[in-house]
Amino acid sequence: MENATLKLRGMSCASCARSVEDAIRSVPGVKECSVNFGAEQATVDYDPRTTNLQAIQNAVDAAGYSAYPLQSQNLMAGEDDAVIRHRQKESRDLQRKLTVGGIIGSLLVIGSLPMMTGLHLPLIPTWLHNPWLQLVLTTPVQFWCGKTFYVNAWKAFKRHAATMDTLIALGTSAAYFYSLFATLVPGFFIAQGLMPDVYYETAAIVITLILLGRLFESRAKGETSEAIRKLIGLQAKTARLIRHGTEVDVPIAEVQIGDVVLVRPGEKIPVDGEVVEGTSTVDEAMVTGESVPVKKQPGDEVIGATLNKTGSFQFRATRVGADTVLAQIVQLVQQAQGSKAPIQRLADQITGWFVPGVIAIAILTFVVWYNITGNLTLALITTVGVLIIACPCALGLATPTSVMVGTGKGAENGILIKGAESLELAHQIQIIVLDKTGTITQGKPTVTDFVTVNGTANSNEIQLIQLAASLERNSEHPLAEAVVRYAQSQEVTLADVRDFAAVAGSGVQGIVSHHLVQIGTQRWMEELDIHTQVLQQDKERLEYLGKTAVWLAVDGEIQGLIGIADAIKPTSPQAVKALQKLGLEVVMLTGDNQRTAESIAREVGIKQVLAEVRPDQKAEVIKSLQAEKQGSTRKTQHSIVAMVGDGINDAPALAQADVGIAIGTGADVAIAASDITLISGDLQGIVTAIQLSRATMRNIRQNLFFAFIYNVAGIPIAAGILFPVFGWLLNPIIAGAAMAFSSVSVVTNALRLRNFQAKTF
Ligand SMILES: Nc1ncnc2c1ncn2[C@@H]1O[C@H](COP(=O)(O)OP(=O)(O)OP(=O)(O)O)[C@@H](O)[C@H]1O
Ligand SMILES: [Cu+]
Ligand SMILES: [Mg+2]
Repeated sequence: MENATLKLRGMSCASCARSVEDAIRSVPGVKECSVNFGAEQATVDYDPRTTNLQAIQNAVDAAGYSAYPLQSQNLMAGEDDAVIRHRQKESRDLQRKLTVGGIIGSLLVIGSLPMMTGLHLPLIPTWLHNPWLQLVLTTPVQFWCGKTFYVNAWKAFKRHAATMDTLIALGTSAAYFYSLFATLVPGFFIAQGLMPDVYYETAAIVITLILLGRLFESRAKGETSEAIRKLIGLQAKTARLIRHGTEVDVPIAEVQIGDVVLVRPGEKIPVDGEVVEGTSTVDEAMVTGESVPVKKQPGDEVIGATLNKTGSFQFRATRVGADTVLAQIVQLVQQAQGSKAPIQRLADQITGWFVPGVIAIAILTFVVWYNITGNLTLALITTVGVLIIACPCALGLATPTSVMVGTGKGAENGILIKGAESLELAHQIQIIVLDKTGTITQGKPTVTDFVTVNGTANSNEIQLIQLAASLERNSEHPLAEAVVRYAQSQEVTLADVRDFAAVAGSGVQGIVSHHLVQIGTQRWMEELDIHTQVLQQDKERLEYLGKTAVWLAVDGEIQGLIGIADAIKPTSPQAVKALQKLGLEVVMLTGDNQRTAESIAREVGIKQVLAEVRPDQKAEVIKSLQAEKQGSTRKTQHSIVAMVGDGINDAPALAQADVGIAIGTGADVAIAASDITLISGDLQGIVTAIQLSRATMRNIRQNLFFAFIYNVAGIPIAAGILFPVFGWLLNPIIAGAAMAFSSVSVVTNALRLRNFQAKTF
């Protein structure tokens, strides 16, 4: 199964998005497809054995739109010229049509002012109201400025569908052809005792207003993708390489893995790499969101696009082009912006039924009014009004625009949100489970105590350290690394190990220098029938201090106890407090023992601790937390649980959680593993993410309200429901203005999200 993102062209409203979706889905081999109208892109899952991108593109073409694949290589180079040219041409075309429509529209309105207001206005020449002149003026507006509506309506018609273009084409045509008829054969109306009134200005003004709305909309939509442009703009243009001992400046695209790059103070780091010489501090805020500059020395990783501050240094490039952290972030954000939030499905379903429904209401309006009053003009005005006001365009924009701004804003804060669904779910989180090691704590444990059974006789102690560290060298566990580092600091040489085995959640064992060495938890020692009474007091003391105590057994006898401390991240207590203030239940989950866990929990202010949980049980624990039902007002059957972990060994638990949040530290971003990735290790990022999710959802609800209110309130008024009582009718021109305004207000509201700022507690 392959996944591709396609950029789309030619969509004018949410029903277009549905048509494209249907077209792509109908291609054999396509598994799943979702089209985002706001981002103008489609994400497609397809089977490369049965279909290919070309077939999918052809299907989109056949439906009357166009699609082209989005490639990460092009991505970093910015948008390709063809796209930019196309967009510029479109916008110029729109502006020209607007100017023509605007001038003619105003003339027509001025001309019909005396008739509309019933006043005698001496300054307005009567010939401006001549129907033949009006016909000549309106015709280019109707068929040149309004051409896209006809073209799109026709495309839809061929698919047996109706879009908002259908509504506009129908509505304005009704006004235009009615007027044309009245101009050509006024006698027909006079014979029935009616005035041969014309409504040319209605058609012209509605078309102009809707075009104006589209221009605003496309400008504002351009701004919603600002985040991506900003991210791409972070990239350095050139890199200073050291080749054959001399410095050469090369364009960033030519940097290859293994190249040695020189960075001076105040310069941008061009690509990802590892420092080989020199020290400095680097401002990584633009990528990680972490505001404190980070110290760098040989061996440390640096991230491309971050800013070197104090010293100059050399580094070896390890990731270039589309593989850099920045490129991956850009790609991820782009995909997320194009994904669909669950709340949007509702809007989509409504739009699907909307247009046919509106046409039905319009026909009904016409028939009812004509039959009741026999007044053709009244029937016409109400019908045109219904067709125009009912345009569901704002409904299609409501969710995607907010999602685009929200995910972009996340990226700015070092929060990568994988899709709109995660963004939506995050605002409902009730329980948040934090992994201890590496999440609450720094994940850089160090050995602080080493207690041996046979006292501190020097040779005995050194020998035990050697056995322990030799064994631990084979383990990837952070605790193991601490033991190895400790041994190295004591300048102990390590021996070879045979029959090494790691027991997840318990410890490790192996044969070192003909001795069976086992290192691990109390529980494991008990399972192995090794007595641990000897150092029990020391163990409890260490654990009260929040240290992890691991037993060292040689040939089935306890020989020592290693105390390992892992300091908490300085921001953890504050973040925990903020999460609790946001109304979340905070739970600590760890494989470490109960006492150590409780000590750490006390330090950061967590009340609920689930300790001694084996790695393979963590997902189960999440499941049981989900089963905990909370408050009967929730629609969901289970509690919404988020799990925060380092993304590698916690993968099953992250997957089981409703929202899996991975902590990436520095360049090791485990982007693919989770729903949300915090690029900096700071837990404060979770607080920001949840607030951002809440703000985005609030914004989406406001948008849906804006979008709906026009239609819901407008349709009955346009249909003339108030006419019998108050004599109110909705002038189709007002309907057109309201329609244009609703789209603009939705997009403008979404852009407000750009001002989002996380609240600190
Ligand atoms: N390689 C090892 N060396 C020493 N002890 C180990 C090793 N692997 C596991 N243990 C013991 O098993 C316990 C549980 O390990 P596990 O990896 O499940 O959790 P953890 O890393 O301590 O905590 P967390 O679940 O918060 O990441 C550890 O606390 C330690 O006592
Ligand atoms: Cu519309
Ligand atoms: Mg762990």
